[in-house]
Amino acid sequence: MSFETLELRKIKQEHHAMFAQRFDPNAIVEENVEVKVPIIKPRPLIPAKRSRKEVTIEKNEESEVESSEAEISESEAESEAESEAESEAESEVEEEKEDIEKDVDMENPEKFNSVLNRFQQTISLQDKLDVNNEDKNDQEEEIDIQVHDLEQIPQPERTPFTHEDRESRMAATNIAKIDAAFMSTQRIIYDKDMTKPFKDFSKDLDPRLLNNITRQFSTDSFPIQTSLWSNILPQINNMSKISKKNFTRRIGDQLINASTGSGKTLAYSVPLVQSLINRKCKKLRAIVLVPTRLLINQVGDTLLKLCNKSSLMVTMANLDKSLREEHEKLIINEPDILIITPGRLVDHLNMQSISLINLKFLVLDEADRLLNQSFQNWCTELLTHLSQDKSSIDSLPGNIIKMIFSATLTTNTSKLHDLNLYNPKLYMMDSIKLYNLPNGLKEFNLNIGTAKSIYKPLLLFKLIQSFLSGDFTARKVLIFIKSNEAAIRLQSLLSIIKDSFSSNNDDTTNTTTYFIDSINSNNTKLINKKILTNFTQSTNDNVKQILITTDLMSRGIDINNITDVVNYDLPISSQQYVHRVGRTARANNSGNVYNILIGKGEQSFWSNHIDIDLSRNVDTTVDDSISSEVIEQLTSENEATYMECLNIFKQQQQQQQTQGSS
Ligand SMILES: Nc1ncnc2c1ncn2[C@@H]1O[C@H](COP(=O)(O)OP(=O)(O)OP(=O)(O)O)[C@@H](O)[C@H]1O
Repeated sequence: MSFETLELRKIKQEHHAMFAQRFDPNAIVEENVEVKVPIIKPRPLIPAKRSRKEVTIEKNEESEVESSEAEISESEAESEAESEAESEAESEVEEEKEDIEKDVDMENPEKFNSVLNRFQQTISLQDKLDVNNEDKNDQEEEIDIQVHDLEQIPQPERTPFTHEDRESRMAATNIAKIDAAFMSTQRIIYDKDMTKPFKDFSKDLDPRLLNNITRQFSTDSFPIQTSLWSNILPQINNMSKISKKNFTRRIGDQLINASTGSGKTLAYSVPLVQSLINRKCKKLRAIVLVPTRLLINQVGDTLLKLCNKSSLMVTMANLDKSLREEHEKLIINEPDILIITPGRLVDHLNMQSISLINLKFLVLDEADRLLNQSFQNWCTELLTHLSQDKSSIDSLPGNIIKMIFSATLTTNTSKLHDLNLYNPKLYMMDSIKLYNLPNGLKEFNLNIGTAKSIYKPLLLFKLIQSFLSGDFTARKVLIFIKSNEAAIRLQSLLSIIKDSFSSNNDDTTNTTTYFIDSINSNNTKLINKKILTNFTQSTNDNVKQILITTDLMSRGIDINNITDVVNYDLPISSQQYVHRVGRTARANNSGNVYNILIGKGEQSFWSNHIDIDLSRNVDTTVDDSISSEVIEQLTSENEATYMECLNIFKQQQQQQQTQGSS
């Protein structure tokens, strides 16, 4: 072998030796290695060169240090024989001393006195430190130091935070909220069994009114109606005879927290009509405030039914006339009862279309929603006009009866304070939770993994197609979604899916017809009204009516026989949830709600921000067993068909955009 080759091999070997073989993690062998960590003595510190001033100070200190050194050396002498390590340390220090002394120029040693003194001082301080360290080191040497990998330091036992703990904590919070908001309010607790035949109120109700109730509604009163009427009808009948001026104060303000569909509209309408049905002259004595124009017509219908065969006049300011036209109508024909939205009321007060001098009742329906709306600062405006108009006859507090109604009555004390409540009474169910759900409501949660979220529209259709059948033949399904645009898109996509899957469906016996509509702001008011009428009135068997909408429809809308509500997008609060699901299971009927929860985020939001505020019947729970059954519908064949539907949808959207832009 030539010399070069040998030389080359040597270089390679050196190179290999220099760069260790590639690190192989599998080669790691787990072991607890007891490693003696060598105790490295800190080398004596020689102070850096210092200014003359420092040196003079130093001199004084040195004398002190020397005296203290003397004390230290005595104690050292008394101490046990120094350990081996100590003598080694001393010898090292001695050697260091000798080294340093050698470096010093011995011809004129005095000029180095300051350096030597500083050195002496440092050495003595160092010795003191060493003595202390050695004591510690001795202790350390007795401890076997074990080297561990990075691992979790054992944590103290955590008391498990159970669901019951959370429930009781939230219950305490809820009770605290209610107590804070209604501290000086008399509580009137009612329960779900408090129903009684309307005819039992015959001594409290005008015969015409009683007849209208039994003809139009039913034979028995609902719990909140029983409780409220039993308390105020006798007072209304007696006070209006004895003392017209003070009858409002004797009754006081009424706050009602009652679940959705529990008959709140009838609950406040009957006392209004009963107190006015025998009035002598027509004056504006009752105002009913509602948050949306949809509700104006609904409340108006109830009041018109109750005023049948009486001379009472009910006016609905339902915004289908201009402000000017409405103004003239009110001036010419002052109503007994006015149903209006807050913003429009402020307009008419400012235009002096109406006067509040004769007002006896102010009803706030969906009060929490109204108090959250600040339309032209309506609350302050209204109360200011009230005190101005009443100043000539009765400007004292309690000069009207305020009736505050909601399924999610606010506990916001400042908003309640704005109402200037007088001698208030609070009607509430005997519950520690803020909101009560209707008795006949069944809740289902569909827990869907994030990975399947793309198939949400398909899952919705499969839910409607396969699971919304059962005991109802004609189904009305109200689907809540987060925005108008999303409602329009979902309606288009769901129609494509319906056409595709119905045609694919070889079950010829399945003659179900689907109507899929959406109420949204892109439609004209007339179209929305027509869609709502169709949805409300049709009851054909084997028809599934799907209405997609936003939270515009979540409040108060009373559509009978809605069989199912679907929260396609989760509501943003427990209040919104209560009002959405309250569109079904109304007036003691049964109904279902399906919550589509995508991923852990939505599931924990549901638990911690919605479910926690809700009070249900003791035997009612949320059923999430159908999640897996619905997901089983996601066969590869269905997924493929769905992807085709998505493509058709995208093509339609592009065509609409090109048509829109051309
Ligand atoms: N005593 C009764 N017997 C039978 N039906 C009733 C009775 N009282 C009210 N209803 C009906 O129950 C339905 C719900 O009533 P209402 O709209 O007043 O409920 P609500 O409590 O105002 O609901 P929400 O909180 O959603 O506004 C209505 O269709 C109404 O006609």
